[in-house]
Amino acid sequence: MPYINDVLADNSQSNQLAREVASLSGLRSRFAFDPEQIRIELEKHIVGQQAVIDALCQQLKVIKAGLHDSQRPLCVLLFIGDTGVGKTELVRTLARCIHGDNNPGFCRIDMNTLSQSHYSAAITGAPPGYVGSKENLTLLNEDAITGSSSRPGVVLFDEIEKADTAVVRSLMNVFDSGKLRLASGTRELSFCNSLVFMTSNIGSKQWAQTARHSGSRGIRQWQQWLPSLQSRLTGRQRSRATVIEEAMHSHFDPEFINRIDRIELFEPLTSAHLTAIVELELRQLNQRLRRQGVQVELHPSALDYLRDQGFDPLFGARSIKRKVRDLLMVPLAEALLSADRLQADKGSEAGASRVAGITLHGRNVDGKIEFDLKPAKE
Ligand SMILES: Nc1ncnc2c1ncn2[C@@H]1O[C@H](COP(=O)(O)OP(=O)(O)OP(=O)(O)O)[C@@H](O)[C@H]1O
Repeated sequence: MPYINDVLADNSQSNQLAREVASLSGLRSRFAFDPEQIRIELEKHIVGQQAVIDALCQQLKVIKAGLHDSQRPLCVLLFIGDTGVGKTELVRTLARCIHGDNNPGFCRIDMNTLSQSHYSAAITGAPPGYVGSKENLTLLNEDAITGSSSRPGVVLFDEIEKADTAVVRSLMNVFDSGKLRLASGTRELSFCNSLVFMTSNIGSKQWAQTARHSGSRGIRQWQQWLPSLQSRLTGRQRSRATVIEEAMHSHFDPEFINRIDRIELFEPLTSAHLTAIVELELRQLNQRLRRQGVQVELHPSALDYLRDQGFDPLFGARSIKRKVRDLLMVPLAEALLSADRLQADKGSEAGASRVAGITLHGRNVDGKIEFDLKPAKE
């Protein structure tokens, strides 16, 4: 049993938090973020998921205008889609837009680690009498969840379908009341200032099978979360949404689904999207290189090579970053070091800074990216 002083200290802490949130909820536009600015940033960083970005920005406007319910999370969104299509990246980018590159960033819980009921204590902390109960230890990062008066917290429950039912039940309570009572019984975590996201791959396997077998599935009756999507979906997208919906209903209780504000489907990435993601990586690399006065340009043959090497049907675009590091950065590093040597041979002192204003042109030569060393500006 916790000591009475611990209980009092914890209670006064959670009362303080409750008071802060209550006092904030009466104010409008207390948030510093600008939904339109966030849209611009998301569109810069996330490829091929325009409909999801639009839906998210609409939610942000409602929150910014102070129209949300102050007794629950600011919003609860479920992102569904294949692996490696940008679900987590979208939340990461949003958290960066809201909090900058600094902490607290966002609180990400991998539900795979909470797939068995005896691990459910990890989310609510240990019950009284168990190790850790007095410390109120949980997987949740309180600062990232509560955010601050002008910035909402951002929480991501990744792969929600993997969570044990005890964990899902705790979450339902959070979505209802905005509160998570820690198992020690001494305090609560408030999610009333949090943007809550969940991700899931549910239905992906079933859709892959359906699409393989026919692709001409009948469209079933739409459930309540689908009509808003219906108008903007093509026939094929509607069939996919139906398969995903069926998978959701057979996995989750309706009580859980009903507590979600919006369910958004991420599109599978096309070849053009993958090329755009390679270009995105290249832009980020060029930003880092700008300080050194170096830029990289890639011939379409090199872009196609990186795209083909980086895409894995099982993992989506996940390995593009790794392939860029292995297949682009390694030869680029070699080319830059050669450029340094060339400069040194021309008589510059060892360790002198690199030639400013060079552009390196990369192309695919027999399955290897090679760089043209000639400086563009001499
Ligand atoms: N639409 C996209 N736009 C930009 N980058 C993307 C996109 N999709 C994937 N990526 C790249 O792939 C990596 C993995 O994507 P992400 O973590 O968002 O996958 P996910 O959809 O959350 O998959 P999972 O369901 O397996 O968690 C990202 O870090 C990013 O580099």
